[in-house]
Amino acid sequence: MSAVIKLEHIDVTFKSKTRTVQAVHDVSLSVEKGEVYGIVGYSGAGKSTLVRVINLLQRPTKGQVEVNQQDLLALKPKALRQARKKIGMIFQHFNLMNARTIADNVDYPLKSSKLTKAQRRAKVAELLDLVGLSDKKNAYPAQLSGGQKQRVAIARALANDPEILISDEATSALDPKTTLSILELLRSLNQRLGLTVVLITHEMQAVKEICQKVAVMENGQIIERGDLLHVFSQPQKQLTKDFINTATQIEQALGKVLQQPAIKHLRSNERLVQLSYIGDSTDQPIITELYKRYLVTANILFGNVEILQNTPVGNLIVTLSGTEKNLNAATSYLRQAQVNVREIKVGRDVIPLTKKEHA
Ligand SMILES: Nc1ncnc2c1ncn2[C@@H]1O[C@H](COP(=O)(O)OP(=O)(O)OP(=O)(O)O)[C@@H](O)[C@H]1O
Repeated sequence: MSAVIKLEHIDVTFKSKTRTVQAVHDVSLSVEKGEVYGIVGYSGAGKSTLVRVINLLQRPTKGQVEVNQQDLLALKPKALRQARKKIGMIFQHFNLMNARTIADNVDYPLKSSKLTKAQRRAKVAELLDLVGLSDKKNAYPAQLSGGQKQRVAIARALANDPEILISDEATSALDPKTTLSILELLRSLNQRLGLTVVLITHEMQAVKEICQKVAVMENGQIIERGDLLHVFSQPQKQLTKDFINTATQIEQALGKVLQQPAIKHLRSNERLVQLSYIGDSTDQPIITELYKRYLVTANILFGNVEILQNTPVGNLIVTLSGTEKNLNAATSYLRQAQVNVREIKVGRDVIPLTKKEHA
């Protein structure tokens, strides 16, 4: 594999009379050909500014920009225009021309190509077919749903056969079901055309659906990055954890669990823990082993297994009961078995064991 996008030590500083904003600070990013790479972060983190550097819609204040092994900053305007054609872009608000038909919108970027009118017509038909909108070619944008408009925008972005597609919050204005269908479309374009996709979003859910790699941005910097599975199973930074929790809904489940009276009054021989694991270990063998080896019983309060990149990722909230020594041994065993154990402190309401229970 080779890097199709290589950004090195990128700084973008916006200066006005009254203030200076460092939107991107010392960011290096490498995206391999054929990857779907997610960049996640809250509003203002610098995501849009960073991806606009990829096609030099935004010139960096500092740093190197290499796309398809070409140093974009060294290109003359004409060569840069050519290079930009290989980088398609879609946006949250579609940016369609309302006075033109769907076919004309998709045809627009082909106007400067060498294709004949007939070839262009065929190309537009092919693109609309690719995004499942052949029957809408004579409609106007106002007659389409949000999801359909985004499909038109995708067809238009693909008109010049780009190798890279940048998606800047392209699903943010769509409902969850339509979001999924657009993400599915991006995934299939990635697989069918070998298109490299850079997806920026504030929704980890979207990243989880289709990305192989993810970078988390905060204050103009990438604070964590890696393979999706790795970042999901071992997030290091609190912000990454927060994003993941919104996508797995584990915190929501935990909130409900903590409301249960039995949990509010946890006994001193009980621990409330979150167990997370990736791969084939299912909850049952883990739980059976805990009892067989350490006489530790586990009561599952919440369980969720998701498939990320064809790999199961499990999250359980359980109470473990046993003696202090055995609970410690069981926890070590779990960690050795590559299960991430997070103990959840329940508060002050721990009921001490009676003498009899100790015995
Ligand atoms: N042209 C500009 N002039 C001045 N400041 C800018 C400009 N563009 C962006 N900024 C500032 O740079 C910072 C990063 O903005 P950017 O749009 O890249 O963030 P983002 O993560 O994409 O957020 P959003 O999703 O809200 O666009 C913000 O503080 C923003 O106000």
